[in-house]
Amino acid sequence: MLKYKPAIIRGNASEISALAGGEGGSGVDSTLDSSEVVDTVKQLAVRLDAVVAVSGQVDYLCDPAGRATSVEGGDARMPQVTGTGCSLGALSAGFCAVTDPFTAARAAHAAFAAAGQRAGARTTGTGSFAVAFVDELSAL
Ligand SMILES: Nc1ncnc2c1ncn2[C@@H]1O[C@H](COP(=O)(O)OP(=O)(O)OP(=O)(O)O)[C@@H](O)[C@H]1O
Ligand SMILES: Cc1ncsc1CCO
Repeated sequence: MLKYKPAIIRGNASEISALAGGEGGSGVDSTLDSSEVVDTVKQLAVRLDAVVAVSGQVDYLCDPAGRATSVEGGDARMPQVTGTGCSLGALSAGFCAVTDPFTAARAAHAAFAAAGQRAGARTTGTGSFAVAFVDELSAL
């Protein structure tokens, strides 16, 4: 996939670690915390000449020029909802159509953090959270 020079590469901590040659996770789930791969995110952004973003309780994003930011928010149930990470990638790609990759990735992560936080504040279970999250995302 790298030969197509992706503008943004995103993953959970284990996926980012595996991309850099380190340990992977358990299926699509991460066994690492995003804070453990911050240096890896920075190094990959330079090596792959792409924006690299890792998701977790705190998201960390870097671009090849050394710009870096973190995004907090969301809800602890987000990693329990299958497809959250994939849809975060889709939103990042969509935003790339209208702005630069770093701004696009940051905006997508911020939107997920806000929608997750709002959905989390008004639901108790995982199923109702998943539905509320999509509702909040579409209402932003
Ligand atoms: N503990 C958490 N607290 C708050 N938000 C979280 C937490 N874990 C993940 N998120 C958020 O969930 C979204 C998806 O990140 P996650 O790391 O779960 O992706 P993923 O593991 O690739 O997902 P997928 O289930 O699609 O494979 C991001 O917006 C991230 O900020
Ligand atoms: C592609 C895919 N298949 C099962 S989980 C998963 C990741 C969704 O983000």
